[in-house]
Amino acid sequence: MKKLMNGAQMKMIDTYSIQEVGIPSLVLMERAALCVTEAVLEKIKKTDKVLCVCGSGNNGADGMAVARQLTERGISAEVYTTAEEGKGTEELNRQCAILQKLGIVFVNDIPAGEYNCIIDAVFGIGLSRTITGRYEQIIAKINAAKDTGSLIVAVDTPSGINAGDGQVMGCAVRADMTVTFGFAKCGLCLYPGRIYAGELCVANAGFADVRTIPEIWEQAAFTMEDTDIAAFFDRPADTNKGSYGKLLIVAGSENMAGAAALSARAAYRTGCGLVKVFTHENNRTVVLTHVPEAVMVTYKDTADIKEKLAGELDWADCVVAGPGLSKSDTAKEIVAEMIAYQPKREKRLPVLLDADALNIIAENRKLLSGIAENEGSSKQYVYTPHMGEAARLSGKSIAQLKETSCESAKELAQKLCGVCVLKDAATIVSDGSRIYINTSGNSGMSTAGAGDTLTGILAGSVLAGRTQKNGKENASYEFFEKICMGVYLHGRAGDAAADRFGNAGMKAMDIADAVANVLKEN
Ligand SMILES: NC(=O)C1=CN([C@@H]2O[C@H](COP(=O)(O)OP(=O)(O)OC[C@H]3O[C@@H](n4cnc5c(N)ncnc54)[C@H](OP(=O)(O)O)[C@@H]3O)[C@@H](O)[C@H]2O)[C@@H](O)CC1
Ligand SMILES: Nc1ncnc2c1ncn2[C@@H]1O[C@H](COP(=O)(O)OP(=O)(O)O)[C@@H](O)[C@H]1O
Ligand SMILES: [K+]
Repeated sequence: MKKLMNGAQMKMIDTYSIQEVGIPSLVLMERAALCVTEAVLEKIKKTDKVLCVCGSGNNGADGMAVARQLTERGISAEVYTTAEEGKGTEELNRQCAILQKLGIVFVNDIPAGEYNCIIDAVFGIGLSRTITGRYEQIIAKINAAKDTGSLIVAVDTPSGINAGDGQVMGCAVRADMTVTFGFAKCGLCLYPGRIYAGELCVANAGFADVRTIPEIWEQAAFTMEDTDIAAFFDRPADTNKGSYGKLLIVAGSENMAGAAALSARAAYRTGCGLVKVFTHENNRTVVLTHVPEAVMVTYKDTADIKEKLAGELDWADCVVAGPGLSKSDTAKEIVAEMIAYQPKREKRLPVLLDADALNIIAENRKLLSGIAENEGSSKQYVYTPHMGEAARLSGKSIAQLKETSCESAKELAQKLCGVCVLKDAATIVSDGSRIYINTSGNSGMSTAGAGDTLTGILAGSVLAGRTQKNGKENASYEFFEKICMGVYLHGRAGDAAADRFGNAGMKAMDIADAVANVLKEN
Protein backbone atom coordinates (compact mmCIF):
# COMPACT_ATOMS: atom_id res chain seq x y z
CA MET A 1 0.00 0.00 0.00
CA LYS A 2 1.29 3.39 -0.94
CA LYS A 3 0.18 6.69 0.56
CA LEU A 4 -0.89 9.56 -1.69
CA MET A 5 -0.77 13.15 -0.43
CA ASN A 6 -2.61 16.33 -1.31
CA GLY A 7 -0.92 19.74 -1.35
CA ALA A 8 -1.77 20.62 2.25
CA GLN A 9 -0.50 17.30 3.60
CA MET A 10 2.71 17.64 1.59
CA LYS A 11 3.18 21.15 2.96
CA MET A 12 2.82 19.70 6.50
CA ILE A 13 5.50 17.11 5.71
CA ASP A 14 7.74 19.89 4.41
CA THR A 15 7.22 22.03 7.49
CA TYR A 16 7.63 19.10 9.89
CA SER A 17 10.90 18.04 8.19
CA ILE A 18 12.32 21.56 8.35
CA GLN A 19 10.97 22.93 11.62
CA GLU A 20 10.56 19.88 13.87
CA VAL A 21 13.27 17.57 12.61
CA GLY A 22 15.67 20.30 11.54
CA ILE A 23 16.53 19.22 8.02
CA PRO A 24 17.51 22.47 6.30
CA SER A 25 15.14 23.58 3.57
CA LEU A 26 17.99 23.99 1.09
CA VAL A 27 19.14 20.41 1.76
CA LEU A 28 15.70 19.06 0.86
CA MET A 29 15.65 21.29 -2.18
CA GLU A 30 19.08 20.17 -3.37
CA ARG A 31 18.06 16.53 -3.11
CA ALA A 32 14.75 17.17 -4.85
CA ALA A 33 16.47 19.03 -7.67
CA LEU A 34 19.08 16.27 -8.02
CA CYS A 35 16.30 13.74 -8.60
CA VAL A 36 14.93 15.93 -11.42
CA THR A 37 18.42 16.43 -12.87
CA GLU A 38 19.10 12.67 -12.91
CA ALA A 39 15.74 11.98 -14.55
CA VAL A 40 16.38 14.65 -17.20
CA LEU A 41 19.89 13.40 -17.93
CA GLU A 42 18.43 9.97 -18.71
CA LYS A 43 16.17 11.51 -21.34
CA ILE A 44 18.36 14.07 -23.13
CA LYS A 45 21.57 14.14 -25.18
CA LYS A 46 24.74 15.90 -24.01
CA THR A 47 24.32 18.52 -26.76
CA ASP A 48 20.66 19.31 -25.98
CA LYS A 49 19.59 22.78 -24.86
CA VAL A 50 17.47 23.04 -21.72
CA LEU A 51 15.32 25.93 -20.46
CA CYS A 52 14.18 26.01 -16.82
CA VAL A 53 10.97 28.06 -16.49
CA CYS A 54 10.80 29.16 -12.86
CA GLY A 55 8.01 30.76 -10.82
CA SER A 56 8.58 32.88 -7.75
CA GLY A 57 7.97 30.20 -5.10
CA ASN A 58 10.02 27.19 -4.02
CA ASN A 59 8.97 25.25 -7.10
CA GLY A 60 10.82 27.94 -9.07
CA ALA A 61 13.75 27.61 -6.67
CA ASP A 62 13.87 23.88 -7.48
CA GLY A 63 13.96 24.77 -11.16
CA MET A 64 16.92 27.10 -10.62
CA ALA A 65 18.80 24.40 -8.71
CA VAL A 66 18.17 22.03 -11.64
CA ALA A 67 19.63 24.64 -14.05
CA ARG A 68 22.78 24.82 -11.91
CA GLN A 69 23.13 21.04 -11.61
CA LEU A 70 22.67 20.53 -15.36
CA THR A 71 25.29 23.23 -16.05
CA GLU A 72 27.71 21.41 -13.73
CA ARG A 73 27.21 18.30 -15.87
CA GLY A 74 28.11 20.20 -19.04
CA ILE A 75 24.56 20.69 -20.33
CA SER A 76 23.52 24.04 -21.79
CA ALA A 77 20.82 25.19 -19.37
CA GLU A 78 19.20 28.64 -19.33
CA VAL A 79 16.57 30.17 -17.06
CA TYR A 80 13.35 32.09 -17.58
CA THR A 81 11.84 33.40 -14.37
CA THR A 82 8.69 35.28 -13.39
CA ALA A 83 10.28 36.40 -10.11
CA GLU A 84 11.21 40.01 -9.68
CA GLU A 85 14.63 40.64 -8.16
CA GLY A 86 14.51 39.88 -4.42
CA LYS A 87 10.73 39.28 -4.40
CA GLY A 88 10.69 35.50 -4.41
CA THR A 89 10.82 33.14 -1.43
CA GLU A 90 14.01 33.13 0.61
CA GLU A 91 15.15 29.92 -1.09
CA LEU A 92 14.41 31.32 -4.54
CA ASN A 93 16.39 34.48 -3.86
CA ARG A 94 19.34 32.34 -2.72
CA GLN A 95 19.21 30.08 -5.77
CA CYS A 96 18.87 33.09 -8.07
CA ALA A 97 21.90 34.84 -6.55
CA ILE A 98 24.00 31.69 -7.01
CA LEU A 99 23.00 31.40 -10.68
CA GLN A 100 23.93 35.02 -11.28
CA LYS A 101 27.36 34.49 -9.73
CA LEU A 102 27.86 31.39 -11.87
CA GLY A 103 26.99 33.39 -14.98
CA ILE A 104 24.03 31.21 -15.96
CA VAL A 105 22.04 32.89 -18.72
CA PHE A 106 18.61 34.38 -17.88
CA VAL A 107 16.36 34.81 -20.94
CA ASN A 108 13.18 36.84 -21.28
CA ASP A 109 11.09 34.65 -23.57
CA ILE A 110 10.12 31.01 -24.09
CA PRO A 111 10.45 30.60 -27.85
CA ALA A 112 8.95 27.42 -29.32
CA GLY A 113 11.41 25.18 -31.14
CA GLU A 114 14.59 26.56 -29.54
CA TYR A 115 15.02 24.21 -26.58
CA ASN A 116 15.10 20.41 -26.67
CA CYS A 117 13.84 20.23 -23.12
CA ILE A 118 11.82 22.55 -20.88
CA ILE A 119 11.74 22.17 -17.12
CA ASP A 120 8.37 23.33 -15.81
CA ALA A 121 9.02 24.85 -12.38
CA VAL A 122 6.32 27.53 -12.42
CA PHE A 123 3.95 26.15 -9.73
CA GLY A 124 4.09 23.11 -7.49
CA ILE A 125 1.98 22.35 -4.44
CA GLY A 126 1.69 26.07 -3.71
CA LEU A 127 -0.74 26.69 -6.60
CA SER A 128 -3.63 28.38 -4.86
CA ARG A 129 -5.96 29.91 -7.43
CA THR A 130 -7.02 29.92 -11.06
CA ILE A 131 -4.26 30.87 -13.46
CA THR A 132 -4.86 33.95 -15.61
CA GLY A 133 -2.97 36.68 -17.47
CA ARG A 134 0.80 36.50 -17.69
CA TYR A 135 1.01 33.00 -16.16
CA GLU A 136 -1.57 31.72 -18.62
CA GLN A 137 0.66 32.95 -21.45
CA ILE A 138 3.73 31.29 -19.95
CA ILE A 139 1.94 27.95 -19.72
CA ALA A 140 0.65 28.35 -23.29
CA LYS A 141 4.25 28.93 -24.44
CA ILE A 142 5.51 25.80 -22.65
CA ASN A 143 2.73 23.79 -24.31
CA ALA A 144 3.54 25.36 -27.70
CA ALA A 145 7.17 24.26 -27.25
CA LYS A 146 5.90 20.74 -26.55
CA ASP A 147 4.00 20.82 -29.82
CA THR A 148 7.27 21.54 -31.65
CA GLY A 149 8.88 18.47 -30.03
CA SER A 150 10.47 19.80 -26.81
CA LEU A 151 10.52 17.31 -23.95
CA ILE A 152 8.59 18.78 -21.00
CA VAL A 153 9.63 17.71 -17.51
CA ALA A 154 7.46 19.00 -14.66
CA VAL A 155 8.94 19.64 -11.22
CA ASP A 156 6.70 18.15 -8.49
CA THR A 157 3.43 18.83 -10.39
CA PRO A 158 2.60 20.03 -13.90
CA SER A 159 1.95 23.74 -13.33
CA GLY A 160 -1.80 24.37 -13.28
CA ILE A 161 -2.82 20.96 -11.90
CA ASN A 162 -4.34 20.94 -8.43
CA ALA A 163 -2.26 18.47 -6.40
CA GLY A 164 -5.32 17.42 -4.39
CA ASP A 165 -8.01 16.68 -6.95
CA GLY A 166 -6.24 16.63 -10.33
CA GLN A 167 -8.36 19.45 -11.75
CA VAL A 168 -6.95 22.00 -14.19
CA MET A 169 -6.93 25.43 -12.54
CA GLY A 170 -7.57 27.48 -15.66
CA CYS A 171 -4.79 26.00 -17.77
CA ALA A 172 -1.95 23.53 -17.21
CA VAL A 173 1.33 22.28 -18.60
CA ARG A 174 1.08 19.03 -20.57
CA ALA A 175 4.21 17.28 -19.29
CA ASP A 176 5.94 14.24 -20.74
CA MET A 177 7.26 13.37 -17.32
CA THR A 178 6.68 14.61 -13.77
CA VAL A 179 9.23 14.11 -11.02
CA THR A 180 7.28 14.47 -7.80
CA PHE A 181 8.81 14.59 -4.32
CA GLY A 182 8.28 12.35 -1.33
CA PHE A 183 4.91 10.87 -2.24
CA ALA A 184 2.76 10.66 -5.34
CA LYS A 185 0.13 13.39 -5.15
CA CYS A 186 -3.57 12.48 -5.36
CA GLY A 187 -4.01 14.96 -8.20
CA LEU A 188 -1.43 13.12 -10.30
CA CYS A 189 -3.38 9.85 -9.96
CA LEU A 190 -6.80 11.40 -10.65
CA TYR A 191 -7.95 12.56 -14.09
CA PRO A 192 -7.29 14.86 -15.83
CA GLY A 193 -4.10 15.50 -13.76
CA ARG A 194 -2.92 11.96 -14.48
CA ILE A 195 -2.81 12.70 -18.21
CA TYR A 196 -1.09 16.10 -17.76
CA ALA A 197 1.60 14.49 -15.56
CA GLY A 198 2.77 12.05 -18.25
CA GLU A 199 5.20 9.47 -16.88
CA LEU A 200 5.19 9.79 -13.09
CA CYS A 201 8.40 9.39 -11.13
CA VAL A 202 8.25 9.57 -7.32
CA ALA A 203 11.59 10.76 -5.97
CA ASN A 204 13.01 10.51 -2.48
CA ALA A 205 13.85 14.07 -1.50
CA GLY A 206 14.85 13.15 2.05
CA PHE A 207 11.72 14.25 3.94
CA ALA A 208 11.40 13.10 7.56
CA ASP A 209 9.41 9.94 8.36
CA VAL A 210 5.80 10.98 9.07
CA ARG A 211 4.23 7.57 9.80
CA THR A 212 3.80 8.52 13.44
CA ILE A 213 1.88 11.71 12.68
CA PRO A 214 -1.80 10.71 12.46
CA GLU A 215 -2.95 14.08 11.06
CA ILE A 216 -0.88 13.26 8.01
CA TRP A 217 -0.59 9.46 7.84
CA GLU A 218 -4.11 8.41 8.84
CA GLN A 219 -5.75 11.13 6.78
CA ALA A 220 -3.83 10.44 3.58
CA ALA A 221 -5.39 8.61 0.65
CA PHE A 222 -3.70 5.44 -0.56
CA THR A 223 -3.33 3.10 -3.49
CA MET A 224 -2.24 -0.52 -3.93
CA GLU A 225 0.76 -1.94 -5.76
CA ASP A 226 1.69 -5.32 -7.23
CA THR A 227 3.77 -6.12 -4.17
CA ASP A 228 0.56 -6.14 -2.08
CA ILE A 229 -1.19 -8.83 -4.12
CA ALA A 230 0.53 -11.96 -2.79
CA ALA A 231 -0.28 -11.23 0.85
CA PHE A 232 -4.01 -10.89 0.15
CA PHE A 233 -4.25 -14.06 -1.94
CA ASP A 234 -2.05 -16.35 0.11
CA ARG A 235 -3.29 -19.97 -0.21
CA PRO A 236 -2.05 -22.25 2.55
CA ALA A 237 -1.64 -25.97 1.74
CA ASP A 238 -3.93 -27.31 4.45
CA THR A 239 -7.23 -25.97 3.08
CA ASN A 240 -10.26 -27.09 1.08
CA LYS A 241 -12.78 -25.32 -1.13
CA GLY A 242 -14.78 -24.27 1.90
CA SER A 243 -11.75 -22.30 3.09
CA TYR A 244 -12.13 -19.96 0.12
CA GLY A 245 -15.75 -19.16 0.61
CA LYS A 246 -19.17 -19.79 -0.81
CA LEU A 247 -20.30 -17.04 -3.14
CA LEU A 248 -23.87 -16.46 -4.26
CA ILE A 249 -24.27 -14.42 -7.45
CA VAL A 250 -27.78 -13.10 -7.95
CA ALA A 251 -27.60 -11.85 -11.51
CA GLY A 252 -29.13 -11.96 -14.94
CA SER A 253 -32.77 -11.80 -15.92
CA GLU A 254 -34.90 -13.52 -18.51
CA ASN A 255 -32.52 -14.13 -21.45
CA MET A 256 -29.80 -11.90 -19.95
CA ALA A 257 -27.14 -14.41 -19.02
CA GLY A 258 -23.82 -12.74 -19.85
CA ALA A 259 -23.44 -10.65 -16.69
CA ALA A 260 -23.90 -13.66 -14.41
CA ALA A 261 -21.41 -15.70 -16.44
CA LEU A 262 -18.80 -12.91 -16.36
CA SER A 263 -19.16 -12.37 -12.63
CA ALA A 264 -18.99 -16.11 -11.86
CA ARG A 265 -16.00 -16.74 -14.09
CA ALA A 266 -14.10 -13.79 -12.61
CA ALA A 267 -14.88 -15.03 -9.08
CA TYR A 268 -13.47 -18.48 -9.80
CA ARG A 269 -10.41 -16.94 -11.43
CA THR A 270 -9.89 -14.91 -8.24
CA GLY A 271 -9.82 -18.09 -6.24
CA CYS A 272 -13.38 -18.45 -4.86
CA GLY A 273 -14.03 -21.94 -3.48
CA LEU A 274 -17.60 -22.37 -4.66
CA VAL A 275 -19.81 -20.15 -6.80
CA LYS A 276 -23.57 -20.52 -7.06
CA VAL A 277 -25.53 -18.54 -9.64
CA PHE A 278 -29.11 -17.58 -8.80
CA THR A 279 -30.78 -16.62 -12.06
CA HIS A 280 -33.67 -17.18 -14.46
CA GLU A 281 -34.03 -20.75 -15.77
CA ASN A 282 -33.50 -19.53 -19.36
CA ASN A 283 -29.88 -18.60 -18.51
CA ARG A 284 -28.81 -22.04 -17.35
CA THR A 285 -27.16 -23.22 -20.57
CA VAL A 286 -25.29 -19.99 -21.29
CA VAL A 287 -23.90 -19.68 -17.76
CA LEU A 288 -22.83 -23.34 -17.64
CA THR A 289 -21.23 -23.10 -21.08
CA HIS A 290 -18.93 -20.31 -19.82
CA VAL A 291 -18.60 -21.55 -16.23
CA PRO A 292 -19.19 -25.30 -15.96
CA GLU A 293 -17.87 -25.13 -12.39
CA ALA A 294 -20.84 -23.01 -11.28
CA VAL A 295 -23.75 -24.44 -9.32
CA MET A 296 -27.11 -23.22 -10.66
CA VAL A 297 -30.22 -22.27 -8.74
CA THR A 298 -32.88 -21.03 -11.11
CA TYR A 299 -36.38 -19.60 -10.99
CA LYS A 300 -39.08 -19.37 -13.64
CA ASP A 301 -41.51 -17.03 -11.94
CA THR A 302 -41.84 -15.20 -8.65
CA ALA A 303 -43.94 -17.95 -6.98
CA ASP A 304 -41.51 -19.13 -4.28
CA ILE A 305 -38.61 -16.85 -5.07
CA LYS A 306 -38.34 -15.34 -1.57
CA GLU A 307 -38.02 -18.71 0.17
CA LYS A 308 -35.56 -19.93 -2.43
CA LEU A 309 -33.42 -16.84 -2.06
CA ALA A 310 -33.51 -16.96 1.76
CA GLY A 311 -32.20 -20.53 1.67
CA GLU A 312 -29.32 -19.52 -0.57
CA LEU A 313 -28.50 -16.47 1.55
CA ASP A 314 -28.24 -18.82 4.53
CA TRP A 315 -25.76 -20.91 2.60
CA ALA A 316 -23.58 -18.05 1.32
CA ASP A 317 -20.51 -16.38 2.81
CA CYS A 318 -20.80 -13.46 0.40
CA VAL A 319 -23.41 -12.24 -2.11
CA VAL A 320 -23.16 -10.32 -5.36
CA ALA A 321 -26.44 -8.90 -6.59
CA GLY A 322 -27.39 -6.78 -9.55
CA PRO A 323 -25.44 -7.50 -12.75
CA GLY A 324 -27.95 -7.92 -15.58
CA LEU A 325 -30.77 -8.19 -13.03
CA SER A 326 -33.08 -5.69 -14.82
CA LYS A 327 -35.60 -3.54 -12.98
CA SER A 328 -38.48 -6.00 -13.32
CA ASP A 329 -40.84 -6.67 -10.42
CA THR A 330 -38.95 -9.89 -9.79
CA ALA A 331 -35.68 -7.98 -9.54
CA LYS A 332 -37.25 -5.48 -7.14
CA GLU A 333 -38.52 -8.32 -4.97
CA ILE A 334 -35.07 -9.90 -4.93
CA VAL A 335 -33.32 -6.70 -3.83
CA ALA A 336 -35.91 -5.98 -1.15
CA GLU A 337 -35.61 -9.52 0.23
CA MET A 338 -31.86 -9.31 0.34
CA ILE A 339 -31.97 -6.13 2.41
CA ALA A 340 -34.77 -7.39 4.67
CA TYR A 341 -32.80 -10.60 5.25
CA GLN A 342 -29.68 -9.04 6.77
CA PRO A 343 -31.05 -8.24 10.26
CA LYS A 344 -32.36 -11.82 10.52
CA ARG A 345 -28.87 -13.26 10.20
CA GLU A 346 -26.61 -13.68 13.18
CA LYS A 347 -23.46 -12.94 11.26
CA ARG A 348 -23.61 -10.11 8.76
CA LEU A 349 -23.24 -11.25 5.16
CA PRO A 350 -21.05 -9.13 2.87
CA VAL A 351 -23.41 -7.95 0.12
CA LEU A 352 -22.03 -6.40 -3.07
CA LEU A 353 -24.69 -4.41 -4.89
CA ASP A 354 -24.11 -3.47 -8.53
CA ALA A 355 -25.88 -2.21 -11.65
CA ASP A 356 -29.67 -2.67 -11.53
CA ALA A 357 -29.64 -3.38 -7.80
CA LEU A 358 -28.31 0.18 -7.43
CA ASN A 359 -30.89 1.59 -9.83
CA ILE A 360 -33.64 -0.13 -7.86
CA ILE A 361 -32.32 1.37 -4.62
CA ALA A 362 -32.01 4.81 -6.24
CA GLU A 363 -35.72 4.65 -7.13
CA ASN A 364 -36.89 3.36 -3.77
CA ARG A 365 -35.54 5.30 -0.81
CA LYS A 366 -37.33 2.99 1.65
CA LEU A 367 -34.79 0.32 0.80
CA LEU A 368 -32.03 2.74 1.72
CA SER A 369 -33.53 3.48 5.10
CA GLY A 370 -33.81 -0.29 5.64
CA ILE A 371 -30.07 -0.54 5.18
CA ALA A 372 -29.32 2.53 7.29
CA GLU A 373 -31.40 1.23 10.22
CA ASN A 374 -29.60 -2.08 10.36
CA GLU A 375 -26.09 -1.40 9.28
CA GLY A 376 -24.74 0.70 12.12
CA SER A 377 -21.00 0.60 11.78
CA SER A 378 -20.73 -2.91 10.35
CA LYS A 379 -20.22 -1.68 6.75
CA GLN A 380 -20.85 -5.03 5.08
CA TYR A 381 -22.60 -3.50 2.09
CA VAL A 382 -20.51 -2.62 -0.93
CA TYR A 383 -21.92 -0.46 -3.71
CA THR A 384 -20.22 -0.36 -7.11
CA PRO A 385 -21.84 2.46 -9.11
CA HIS A 386 -20.36 3.79 -12.32
CA MET A 387 -20.75 7.54 -12.79
CA GLY A 388 -24.26 7.22 -14.28
CA GLU A 389 -25.51 5.05 -11.43
CA ALA A 390 -23.77 7.31 -8.88
CA ALA A 391 -25.56 10.32 -10.39
CA ARG A 392 -28.90 8.57 -9.84
CA LEU A 393 -27.97 7.60 -6.27
CA SER A 394 -26.57 10.98 -5.25
CA GLY A 395 -28.61 13.47 -7.24
CA LYS A 396 -25.37 15.11 -8.48
CA SER A 397 -24.50 15.51 -12.16
CA ILE A 398 -21.78 13.33 -13.68
CA ALA A 399 -19.62 16.44 -14.22
CA GLN A 400 -19.94 17.33 -10.52
CA LEU A 401 -19.10 13.77 -9.49
CA LYS A 402 -16.01 13.71 -11.68
CA GLU A 403 -14.72 17.06 -10.38
CA THR A 404 -15.11 15.96 -6.77
CA SER A 405 -14.71 12.20 -7.10
CA CYS A 406 -13.02 11.59 -3.73
CA GLU A 407 -15.51 13.69 -1.76
CA SER A 408 -18.41 12.22 -3.73
CA ALA A 409 -17.35 8.63 -3.02
CA LYS A 410 -17.01 9.53 0.66
CA GLU A 411 -20.47 11.13 0.78
CA LEU A 412 -22.08 8.22 -1.05
CA ALA A 413 -20.49 5.72 1.34
CA GLN A 414 -21.91 7.70 4.27
CA LYS A 415 -25.33 7.98 2.70
CA LEU A 416 -25.47 4.31 1.74
CA CYS A 417 -23.98 3.07 5.02
CA GLY A 418 -21.33 0.93 3.37
CA VAL A 419 -18.30 0.96 1.14
CA CYS A 420 -18.67 2.88 -2.11
CA VAL A 421 -16.64 1.87 -5.16
CA LEU A 422 -17.12 4.84 -7.47
CA LYS A 423 -16.10 3.37 -10.83
CA ASP A 424 -14.35 5.44 -13.44
CA ALA A 425 -11.01 5.53 -15.25
CA ALA A 426 -9.56 6.28 -11.80
CA THR A 427 -11.91 4.41 -9.47
CA ILE A 428 -12.29 5.76 -5.92
CA VAL A 429 -13.18 3.56 -2.94
CA SER A 430 -14.37 5.06 0.34
CA ASP A 431 -15.87 3.75 3.56
CA GLY A 432 -17.09 7.20 4.47
CA SER A 433 -13.79 8.35 5.93
CA ARG A 434 -10.84 6.73 4.15
CA ILE A 435 -10.06 7.24 0.46
CA TYR A 436 -8.46 4.74 -1.91
CA ILE A 437 -7.49 5.92 -5.42
CA ASN A 438 -7.01 3.20 -7.99
CA THR A 439 -3.97 3.41 -10.24
CA SER A 440 -4.32 0.21 -12.30
CA GLY A 441 -6.34 -0.40 -15.46
CA ASN A 442 -6.58 1.07 -18.94
CA SER A 443 -8.98 2.32 -21.59
CA GLY A 444 -9.48 -1.22 -22.93
CA MET A 445 -11.66 -1.74 -19.85
CA SER A 446 -14.24 0.67 -21.22
CA THR A 447 -16.03 -2.35 -22.68
CA ALA A 448 -19.39 -3.96 -21.93
CA GLY A 449 -19.24 -6.35 -19.01
CA ALA A 450 -16.04 -5.01 -17.44
CA GLY A 451 -18.10 -3.98 -14.40
CA ASP A 452 -19.61 -7.47 -14.13
CA THR A 453 -16.13 -8.95 -13.85
CA LEU A 454 -15.36 -6.47 -11.06
CA THR A 455 -18.17 -7.87 -8.91
CA GLY A 456 -16.75 -11.40 -9.13
CA ILE A 457 -13.22 -10.19 -8.40
CA LEU A 458 -14.37 -8.15 -5.39
CA ALA A 459 -16.16 -11.18 -3.98
CA GLY A 460 -13.08 -13.30 -4.59
CA SER A 461 -10.98 -10.74 -2.79
CA VAL A 462 -13.36 -10.59 0.20
CA LEU A 463 -13.41 -14.38 0.46
CA ALA A 464 -9.68 -14.91 -0.14
CA GLY A 465 -9.00 -13.36 3.21
CA ARG A 466 -11.10 -15.97 5.02
CA THR A 467 -8.27 -18.33 5.68
CA GLN A 468 -4.94 -17.91 7.32
CA LYS A 469 -2.29 -20.52 7.81
CA ASN A 470 -3.84 -21.47 11.16
CA GLY A 471 -7.26 -21.95 9.53
CA LYS A 472 -8.73 -18.85 11.22
CA GLU A 473 -10.20 -15.91 9.42
CA ASN A 474 -7.54 -13.55 8.09
CA ALA A 475 -7.73 -10.54 10.32
CA SER A 476 -4.65 -8.92 8.82
CA TYR A 477 -6.75 -7.02 6.32
CA GLU A 478 -9.87 -5.08 6.97
CA PHE A 479 -12.94 -5.54 4.83
CA PHE A 480 -12.36 -2.10 3.29
CA GLU A 481 -8.79 -3.02 2.32
CA LYS A 482 -9.97 -6.25 0.70
CA ILE A 483 -12.35 -4.26 -1.46
CA CYS A 484 -9.55 -1.86 -2.44
CA MET A 485 -7.37 -4.82 -3.34
CA GLY A 486 -10.18 -6.26 -5.51
CA VAL A 487 -10.41 -2.97 -7.40
CA TYR A 488 -6.65 -2.92 -7.92
CA LEU A 489 -6.58 -6.55 -9.07
CA HIS A 490 -9.41 -5.88 -11.53
CA GLY A 491 -7.34 -3.09 -13.11
CA ARG A 492 -4.23 -5.27 -13.24
CA ALA A 493 -6.26 -8.03 -14.90
CA GLY A 494 -7.38 -5.39 -17.42
CA ASP A 495 -3.73 -4.50 -17.98
CA ALA A 496 -2.83 -8.16 -18.52
CA ALA A 497 -5.74 -8.56 -20.96
CA ALA A 498 -4.56 -5.44 -22.84
CA ASP A 499 -1.02 -6.88 -23.04
CA ARG A 500 -2.44 -9.94 -24.72
CA PHE A 501 -5.18 -8.54 -26.97
CA GLY A 502 -4.54 -4.78 -27.12
CA ASN A 503 -6.70 -2.03 -25.62
CA ALA A 504 -9.17 -1.97 -28.50
CA GLY A 505 -9.64 -5.69 -28.95
CA MET A 506 -9.80 -6.98 -25.39
CA LYS A 507 -13.18 -7.90 -23.99
CA ALA A 508 -14.68 -8.47 -20.57
CA MET A 509 -14.17 -12.26 -20.51
CA ASP A 510 -10.46 -11.64 -21.16
CA ILE A 511 -10.35 -9.54 -17.96
CA ALA A 512 -12.01 -12.37 -16.00
CA ASP A 513 -9.47 -14.91 -17.25
CA ALA A 514 -6.46 -12.62 -16.89
CA VAL A 515 -6.97 -12.44 -13.11
CA ALA A 516 -5.38 -15.88 -12.99
CA ASN A 517 -2.25 -14.61 -14.75
CA VAL A 518 -1.91 -11.63 -12.42
CA LEU A 519 -2.28 -13.82 -9.33
CA LYS A 520 0.21 -16.34 -10.74
CA GLU A 521 2.81 -13.68 -11.49
CA ASN A 522 2.66 -12.01 -8.11
N1 LIG B 1 11.99 23.20 1.51
C1 LIG B 1 10.89 23.28 0.80
O1 LIG B 1 10.00 24.05 1.10
C2 LIG B 1 10.81 22.40 -0.34
C3 LIG B 1 9.91 22.69 -1.37
N2 LIG B 1 9.91 22.02 -2.50
C4 LIG B 1 9.30 22.62 -3.67
O2 LIG B 1 8.53 23.72 -3.31
C5 LIG B 1 7.26 23.67 -3.92
C6 LIG B 1 6.29 24.42 -3.08
O3 LIG B 1 6.77 25.72 -2.99
P1 LIG B 1 5.84 26.93 -2.54
O4 LIG B 1 5.10 26.52 -1.34
O5 LIG B 1 6.71 28.10 -2.43
O6 LIG B 1 4.78 27.03 -3.69
P2 LIG B 1 4.94 27.09 -5.28
O7 LIG B 1 4.34 25.83 -5.84
O8 LIG B 1 6.30 27.43 -5.70
O9 LIG B 1 3.94 28.25 -5.70
C7 LIG B 1 3.81 29.39 -4.87
C8 LIG B 1 3.95 30.66 -5.67
O10 LIG B 1 3.03 30.68 -6.72
C9 LIG B 1 2.15 31.79 -6.55
N3 LIG B 1 0.84 31.40 -7.05
C10 LIG B 1 0.06 30.38 -6.63
N4 LIG B 1 -1.01 30.23 -7.43
C11 LIG B 1 -0.90 31.20 -8.38
C12 LIG B 1 -1.70 31.57 -9.51
N5 LIG B 1 -2.80 30.90 -9.84
N6 LIG B 1 -1.29 32.59 -10.26
C13 LIG B 1 -0.17 33.28 -9.96
N7 LIG B 1 0.63 32.98 -8.91
C14 LIG B 1 0.26 31.95 -8.13
C15 LIG B 1 2.21 32.17 -5.14
O11 LIG B 1 1.90 33.52 -5.06
P3 LIG B 1 1.10 34.12 -3.81
O12 LIG B 1 -0.09 33.19 -3.59
O13 LIG B 1 2.05 34.08 -2.70
O14 LIG B 1 0.70 35.46 -4.28
C16 LIG B 1 3.68 31.85 -4.82
O15 LIG B 1 4.51 32.88 -5.28
C17 LIG B 1 7.00 22.20 -4.06
O16 LIG B 1 6.03 21.92 -5.03
C18 LIG B 1 8.37 21.69 -4.42
O17 LIG B 1 8.60 21.87 -5.80
C19 LIG B 1 10.89 20.95 -2.70
O18 LIG B 1 12.04 21.55 -3.18
C20 LIG B 1 11.21 20.24 -1.43
C21 LIG B 1 11.69 21.21 -0.40
N1 LIG C 1 -10.26 3.99 -19.07
C1 LIG C 1 -10.33 3.16 -18.03
N2 LIG C 1 -9.27 3.00 -17.20
C2 LIG C 1 -9.34 2.17 -16.14
N3 LIG C 1 -10.45 1.44 -15.82
C3 LIG C 1 -11.52 1.57 -16.60
C4 LIG C 1 -11.52 2.41 -17.74
N4 LIG C 1 -12.75 2.33 -18.30
C5 LIG C 1 -13.48 1.47 -17.56
N5 LIG C 1 -12.75 1.01 -16.53
C6 LIG C 1 -13.21 0.10 -15.46
O1 LIG C 1 -14.04 -0.91 -16.04
C7 LIG C 1 -15.24 -1.10 -15.28
C8 LIG C 1 -16.45 -0.71 -16.13
O2 LIG C 1 -17.59 -0.93 -15.37
P1 LIG C 1 -19.06 -0.59 -15.88
O3 LIG C 1 -19.09 0.79 -16.42
O4 LIG C 1 -20.00 -0.94 -14.79
O5 LIG C 1 -19.21 -1.60 -17.10
P2 LIG C 1 -20.39 -2.61 -17.49
O6 LIG C 1 -21.65 -2.02 -16.95
O7 LIG C 1 -20.37 -2.65 -18.97
O8 LIG C 1 -20.04 -3.92 -16.89
C9 LIG C 1 -15.07 -0.24 -14.04
O9 LIG C 1 -14.52 -1.01 -13.00
C10 LIG C 1 -14.08 0.85 -14.48
O10 LIG C 1 -13.34 1.36 -13.41
K1 LIG D 1 5.80 22.54 -11.76
